[in-house]
Amino acid sequence: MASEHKRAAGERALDYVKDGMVLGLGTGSTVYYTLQKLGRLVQEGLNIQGIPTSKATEEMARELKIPLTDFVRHPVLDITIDGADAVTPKLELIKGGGGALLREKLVASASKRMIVIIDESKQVESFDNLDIPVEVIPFAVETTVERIRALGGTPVLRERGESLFVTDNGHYIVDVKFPSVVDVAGLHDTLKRLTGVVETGLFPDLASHVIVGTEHGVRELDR
Ligand SMILES: O=C(CO)[C@H](O)[C@H](O)COP(=O)(O)O
Repeated sequence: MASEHKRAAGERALDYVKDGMVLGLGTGSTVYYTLQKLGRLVQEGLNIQGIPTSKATEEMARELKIPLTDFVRHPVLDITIDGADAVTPKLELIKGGGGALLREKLVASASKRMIVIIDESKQVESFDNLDIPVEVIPFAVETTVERIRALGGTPVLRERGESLFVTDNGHYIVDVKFPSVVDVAGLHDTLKRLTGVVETGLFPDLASHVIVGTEHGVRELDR
């Protein structure tokens, strides 16, 4: 069952956490299990501080009494633990299924290590025809969407109910599929250069370790 695999991966990541660390706290249903266990470990005396990657994670961390800090006090984090929507054998990631990609990238890129937790449905050979979330400025969004289309992608503005999805940063998300993604870093750079694009959900080189929950237990992959 996928949720048990997510739990196994989410909890295993805490084996890498040591007293005194500053942790990036990712977002999503796999990180949920990390946070639940982290909350218990903190109650038992583990001394860590976290920087959340979304308002949802911040709220959950506060409920679980996980101590929080910020970039002013801790500009460099020890480990970020976060989920992903797709992971290639080279440990390239797509993130942003939950819309938190900008803060997730800010936190992961300020961390010495990024540990990614997934179930095996997230392992892919390539990003061909997969949704790649791109965070965009709402102003002139139609123009930005057309710029993305002109690159050969099929962009769709993400909706939530009757409205457009709005990120924690007040931006929109465009989910874009490309028929063939050969150069992940190159595609990220090309998208990022478009006026109106804030950040992409492509993480070509940030993951250092991936923990995969499977029906046969947990598998760990290193860059
Ligand atoms: O990038 C993310 C949120 O922006 C999540 O990490 C990603 O969508 C995976 O989520 P889940 O663990 O629920 O499958």
